[in-house]
Amino acid sequence: MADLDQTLAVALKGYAWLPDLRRRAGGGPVRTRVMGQPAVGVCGAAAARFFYAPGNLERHTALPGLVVHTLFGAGAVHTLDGDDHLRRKALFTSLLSGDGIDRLAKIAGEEFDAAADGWRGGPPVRLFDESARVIARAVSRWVGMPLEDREIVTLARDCVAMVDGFATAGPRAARALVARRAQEHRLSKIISGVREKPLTTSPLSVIAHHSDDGTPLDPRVAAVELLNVIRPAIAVAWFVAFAAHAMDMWPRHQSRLRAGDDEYTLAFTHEVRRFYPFAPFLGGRATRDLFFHGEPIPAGTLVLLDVYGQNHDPELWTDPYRFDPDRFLDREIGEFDLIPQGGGDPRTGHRCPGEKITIALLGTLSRRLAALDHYLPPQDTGIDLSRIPARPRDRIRLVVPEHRMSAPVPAVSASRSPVSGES
Ligand code: HEM
Repeated sequence: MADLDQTLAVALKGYAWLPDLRRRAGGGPVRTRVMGQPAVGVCGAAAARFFYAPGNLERHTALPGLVVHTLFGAGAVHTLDGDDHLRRKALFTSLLSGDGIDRLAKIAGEEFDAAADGWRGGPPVRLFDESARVIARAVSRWVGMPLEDREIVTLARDCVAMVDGFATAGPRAARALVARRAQEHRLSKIISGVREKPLTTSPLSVIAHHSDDGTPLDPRVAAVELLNVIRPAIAVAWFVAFAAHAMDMWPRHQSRLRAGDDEYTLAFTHEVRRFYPFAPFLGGRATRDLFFHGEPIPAGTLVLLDVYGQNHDPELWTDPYRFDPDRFLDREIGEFDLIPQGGGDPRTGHRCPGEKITIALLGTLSRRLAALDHYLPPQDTGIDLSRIPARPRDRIRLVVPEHRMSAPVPAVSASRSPVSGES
């Protein structure tokens, strides 16, 4: 079966496809074919180490066109290899570290409070959509590009569309392509304008003035990279909806978040990112003949790292299908263990440079939500694992009654959330 092309099976089975294939093959590396090409699926900390070892795999020939043209954008850092990648990556690692993270989390907390005031005493709102707008407001203020309300609504809608449409051809992909074209066009004009002015410390100005090799980036590529900060920040709305799902399923987590314990909040964010589905697997192409666990991997083979499978691997996580933030209290997280946002060192490899921002935003908004008096009216909170990216079916409808929140809730500090691989 695994020798037949599996592209349709991926579309039908979603997150379960690669874990099922590996299970049927006995658990080790599994040979398969996707998009008409030979591929090997791997999983586990050793596999992640192999996947991220310098020189083993390249990305620019491995990424499907649909993913590039919906999710990342042409010329994005995700599509670069070697020195080109290192030079571009330095832009992200410097922008997405330090005090800026706490500032963004604080702004997001303020925007959540302002939005929640408007929900009080009103009809049900959809938390997923509202969180996307809250983060869109926060991140556009943070990058130095404050927008009017209707522009925020469009930015949030377009960024959600780009993420929602990356994995399946059809209407969702079409919406993603249209959204990307519109935002790249709009942002490249803003970039050209900002270039006329002197460099400042705002992320918008730093990206507009960035050059890999002495020449500024093409304004369209600079717009792509600006979107590579704004869009994934807005995508944290997926995790906020999952956090609400967890609090609804197991209300004791809501009380523990309300108590405001930083260690517990951090553990909760790790568990949301581990437990719930987002990136199904990652792909790279072997640059030379390789071996993994005795399995020959000829040059040119696609190597698929099973992200969802690894985040539920019983060898790494006791009782992996139990939502249990306590597993992260007092646990050292290895560089290649918890990989919802990739593994290894984000400065040198392709690991997500936005992990600390994700943790800070998710922690801040989860605590705000836990402290907000609200309830979920009857709805379908089911999560369909054949849909990539998955989300609760009704996008978490919630009602906020008339009375006010008891006390202001602090933002979650990034300095309390070290990510493995960064010093
Ligand atoms: C919803 C939360 C997020 C998830 C699930 C996520 C997931 C990922 C994954 C799986 C990768 C690819 C790793 C690889 O190819 O090896 C990645 C890369 C990347 N992420 Fe994130 N991410 C998130 C949030 C963020 C945030 C908040 C930012 C920035 C503000 C960000 C910026 C990036 C960039 C620029 C890359 C490309 C890195 C490279 O190719 O070197 N991400 N992310």
